[in-house]
Amino acid sequence: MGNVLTIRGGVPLNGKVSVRGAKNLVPKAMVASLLGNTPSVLRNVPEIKDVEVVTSLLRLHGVEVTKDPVTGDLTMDPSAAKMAQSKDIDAHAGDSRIPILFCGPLMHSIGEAFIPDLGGCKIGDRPIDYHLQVLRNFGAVVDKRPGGISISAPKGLHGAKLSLPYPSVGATEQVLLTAIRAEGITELSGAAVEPEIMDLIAVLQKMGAIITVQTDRVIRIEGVRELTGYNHKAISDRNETASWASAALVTQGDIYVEGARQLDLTAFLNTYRKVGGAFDVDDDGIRFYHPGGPLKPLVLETDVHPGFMTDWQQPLVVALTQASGVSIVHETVYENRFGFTEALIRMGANIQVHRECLGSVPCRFGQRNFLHSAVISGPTQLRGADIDIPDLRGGFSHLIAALAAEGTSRVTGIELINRGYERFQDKLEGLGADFDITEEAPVFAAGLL
Ligand SMILES: CC(=O)N[C@H]1[C@@H](OP(=O)(O)OP(=O)(O)OC[C@H]2O[C@@H](n3ccc(=O)[nH]c3=O)[C@H](O)[C@@H]2O)O[C@H](CO)[C@@H](O)[C@@H]1O
Ligand SMILES: C=C(OP(=O)(O)O)C(=O)O
Repeated sequence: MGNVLTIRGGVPLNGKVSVRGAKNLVPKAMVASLLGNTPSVLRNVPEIKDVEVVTSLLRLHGVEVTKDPVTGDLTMDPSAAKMAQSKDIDAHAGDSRIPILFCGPLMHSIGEAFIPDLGGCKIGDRPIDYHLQVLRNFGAVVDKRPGGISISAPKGLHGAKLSLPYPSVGATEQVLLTAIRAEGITELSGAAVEPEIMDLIAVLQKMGAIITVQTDRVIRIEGVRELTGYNHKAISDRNETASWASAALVTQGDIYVEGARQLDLTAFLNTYRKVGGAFDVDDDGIRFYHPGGPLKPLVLETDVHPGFMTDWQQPLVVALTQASGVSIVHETVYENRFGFTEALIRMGANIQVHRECLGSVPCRFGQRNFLHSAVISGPTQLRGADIDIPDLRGGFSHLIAALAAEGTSRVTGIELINRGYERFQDKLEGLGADFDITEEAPVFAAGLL
C-alpha cells in the first residue's frame, strides 16, 4: 500500500530547488569503488532509491559504506570485499538497472559475480545483449541462473577491440569498469559519450586508470594492475533540472534550479528557447520561467548525447500540450516510451501516437511496429484526473500536468518518483504547489466486510 498525492492544480510553481548528484552517475561511481585498494569518498550524493539499492549491494559484498550525517557524503571501503549470498542478492531483483555494472568490478575484486534480474523503468524491452557480448569478449563466462546471471573469468580478463551496434550508456560503462583493470588495451568504438560517462571517466582517472576519449565515439583504455580509491563530487542531475524547467513552463511559473550546469544541457536549452521558455544562467544555477505569451510548437527527435536526451521528453511533451499548434516528437532511443501519454489524453490533451518514424532520420523502430512518434496539438486545457504513475519520467510529467490542470487529481504510485527525484514532495511544497499526501485506503475483497 502506498501514498496518494491529491493535487489541486492551477497554481504556478515559483521559487528555488537544489539539484544534487546525477542519478545516472552516482550509483555507478559507487560501483567503481570496488575497483580500488583504498576507500573512496563520493560527494553531492542525493537521497534516491538507486543509491539505497547500490549501498545495500555493496554492503552485501563486504564493502563498508558509511554516510556523513551532515553532508551525506559516502565513504566506501572495499578492503573486505567478498562474495555475497545469492539469496540476499535476489532480494534486489527488479529494483534497478545498476546491478549489471557490478560484473567487471566484482570479477576483478573477488573473481566472480551473481547479478540479479534488472529493474528500472519499463519503457521497452531493455535487453542486456551488448553487456554480455562485451563481457564475453573480455574473456568472461556467463551462465543464466534462476533470478539472474552468474559470471566469472577462469582465464582472466583481457583487453579487446570492441564495437557497440548502438551507443548504449550502460554497455559503455560496462566496458570502462571492466577494461581498466583488464590485461592490455581495450578500444571501444560506437561508445556513448553522455556527460555522466565523462564524469565516470573522471572518477576512474582519479583512481589511476588510463583512458583516452577520441573523436568519433572511440574510447581507448590501457589496463592497469592496481587502482586506488577516489574523492569526487558528482556531476549534478541534468535530467532533474530539465524536469523542473518544464514544470516552470507548464505551470506558467518561475523556478531557479541551484546546481544546474549549462554545458550538460545545451540541447535542452536550445529546445526550451524554441518552444518559448526563457532562462538565465549564472554561476550557481539556472533560472527557468514562462515569459508570458503563447508557447510555440516544434518538431523534436530524442537521441543519444549530444542530442536531445530521451529522459527530457516526457515533461516537455506536457509543455507542448500548451503550445499553439502541432508538435511532433520522434522517440529514437526507446521503442516504448509514450505510454505516459494515455493519462495526459484522459486529462484533455490532444496526442496521437504513431508507428511511423515522424522525424528527419528513420530510426531502429520504424519497421518494427512500435508506437514511437507522437503528434501533439495544442493548446488544450488540462483537467484533473486519477493517475497511477507508470515510470519515473512519465510519472513526473503526470505530476506537472496535474499541477497545471483545472481541478483536482489523485495520483498513486508516487514511490516510483523517488528513483530519480530527491525529496520531490518537499521541493513541490517549497515551490507553492497545492497538494496533500494521504495513505492509500486498503482494498477489501467483496464479501469480507
Ligand atoms: C541508470 C541509467 O544511467 N539510465 C540511463 C541509461 O539507461 P541504459 O544504460 O539502460 O540505456 P542504454 O543507453 O543502454 O539504452 C539505449 C538503447 O540501447 C538498447 N540496448 C542497450 C543495451 C543492450 O545490451 N542492448 C540494447 O539493445 C536499449 O534497449 C535502448 O534502446 O541511458 C539511457 C539513455 O540515455 C537513459 O534513458 C537512462 O536514464
Ligand atoms: C530510464 C530511466 O532510468 P533507468 O535507466 O534507471 O530505468 C530514467 O532515468 O528516465
